[in-house]
Order: sequence, then C-alpha cells, then structure tokens
Amino acid sequence: MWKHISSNYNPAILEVQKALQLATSSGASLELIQTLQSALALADQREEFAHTSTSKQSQTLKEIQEETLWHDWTKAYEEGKTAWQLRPGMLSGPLEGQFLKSLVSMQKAKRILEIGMFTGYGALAMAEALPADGEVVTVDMTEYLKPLVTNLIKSSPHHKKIKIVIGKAREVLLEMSHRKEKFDIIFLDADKSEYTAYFKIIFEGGLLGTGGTVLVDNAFRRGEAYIPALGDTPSKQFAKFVSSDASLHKVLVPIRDGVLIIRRLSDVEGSVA
Ligand SMILES: C[S@@+](CC[C@H](N)C(=O)[O-])C[C@H]1O[C@@H](n2cnc3c(N)ncnc32)[C@H](O)[C@@H]1O
Repeated sequence: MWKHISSNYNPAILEVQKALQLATSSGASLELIQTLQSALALADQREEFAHTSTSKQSQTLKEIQEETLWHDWTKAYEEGKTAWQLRPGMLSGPLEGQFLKSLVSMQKAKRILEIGMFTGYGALAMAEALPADGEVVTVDMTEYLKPLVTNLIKSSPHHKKIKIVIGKAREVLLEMSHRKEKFDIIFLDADKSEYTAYFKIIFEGGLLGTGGTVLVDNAFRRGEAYIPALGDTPSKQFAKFVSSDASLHKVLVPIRDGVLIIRRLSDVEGSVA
C-alpha cells in the first residue's frame, strides 16, 4: 500500500528509482540491482513503520481521506468550479494529521487558524484535540469546497468547532489582523509562494497569541527549498527569511514534505537559577 510513498516528497528516492531503471536497462550486475531494490524496500518499510506506530485516524478522518481520493477533481476543474486542478495528494493524511493533533494537545490550544482547508482533513484532525469551547478557523479560496467539507465533517462530534471562511488567504489574514484576532496555533498550508507574505502579516499584524506556534507545511517543497540546482525558489526565500530571524526558534520535522515548527525564542528558551 505504501509502495515508495516517500518518493512523492523525497527526491533522493526518485534518484534511487532512476538508478534502478538504469541498472536494469544497462545489464548491470544482479547484486547492484538487488541492492537498489533493497534500498527502495527499506524506504517503504520505514514509512510503513511510521504509519503503523502512529495512532489510527478517526472514522470521519478515514471517510474524508477516501472521498478525497475518489472525488472527481478533474470534472470540478473542467467545469470551472476550482481555479486549478486539486489533487488527492494535497491532503495532509494520517501521519501528519495525528502529528498536528498531538501538537494541538501539547500546546493546550483553544483557537487555531488553518490557511488552506482543502477537504478539511487537517482542520478536523486538529479540532479533535480541542476542548469543547475551542475553535479551528479554516480558510480556503475555493468556494466549491465549503459544502463538500461541511457534509464530510458532519458525522464527527467535533464538527461544530470548525468554522469555514472562504477567501484569499492574504486578504483574510489582513482582515483578521484589523479585528485584532489571536490564535494559539496557525497552520500554513496554502499557496507556498505567499508564505513570506502570510508570515509578515501574522507577526506584524499580531495574529499569533502569547506563547503561540506557527506550523508551516511543505517546508522541503519536494526539494525546492534546499536543492541548489533548482534556483532561488519562493520556498528557499521563505526558508532564508525565517532562519535569519534570531528572535524565533525553529525546528523542521521531516514528516511527509516537512513541517516547520516556529515559536518565539523567548517561549522556548529555559531559564537558569
Ligand atoms: C495543500 S491543500 C490544504 C490541505 C489541508 N490543510 C489538509 O490538511 O488536508 C491547499 C489548499 O489551499 C488552497 N489555497 C491555495 N492558495 C490559496 C490562497 N491564496 N488563499 C486561500 N486558499 C488557498 C487551495 O484551494 C487548497 O485547497
């Protein structure tokens, strides 16, 4: 089931797949071919172990995952209901979903902002860890997704904690900042080329509450953030921008396409007697 799933995000695995094809077509030694096959199998086993060692997703999350997989995104795009072709691979999924849920519980968060809702998987995974009076505000520019997600999450007892806002992320963030809204966790998972702009509004506009955390999805961007040959991409610019800010503590967790956890340094550094 997980066959080479990590190759979706890890360019090194793609290179090993390429090497295997080359070895096979060029009549390389059986030992070399078997070693490359073994390297790919080990990557799969590692990925599978991460999934089987992680708590199972709820029934509603499972249903969202299945609907996302089977939904006719091509038809929605061709009928002009989505601005671009949405893909099942955009879903955060079971491993990252449980990771987000765990972080929400550790933070004891009450108010969460998600930028980029898609089919509501991440929003519901986080809502599942919130207290009864907690709230996930999830933002997406695609109107088509609102009735779909409303219908998908309704079987969960946590659905009432989710508020869907349709609009362009940058504009919504600015409006929220003018209203002086505050969040304990802000999860960025929309247009990757806009991350630096989102980040500036979040900090300069005071959206991140005291002791709050910003989570940034796709921090590796399938290699765009760190492979020199791919040029000065928006992901690299964002990474440079964040790493040059000495007032922030950052840790990049290599789950899926990378989740960057950012907190104010003063909230992370311990004190001494
Ligand atoms: C990767 S998906 C989000 C996945 C979701 N967070 C999850 O956990 O499954 C990205 C979503 O961001 C939305 N999006 C992209 N650019 C946007 C923008 N500028 N403003 C608002 N939403 C945007 C897309 O419509 C898409 O649904």
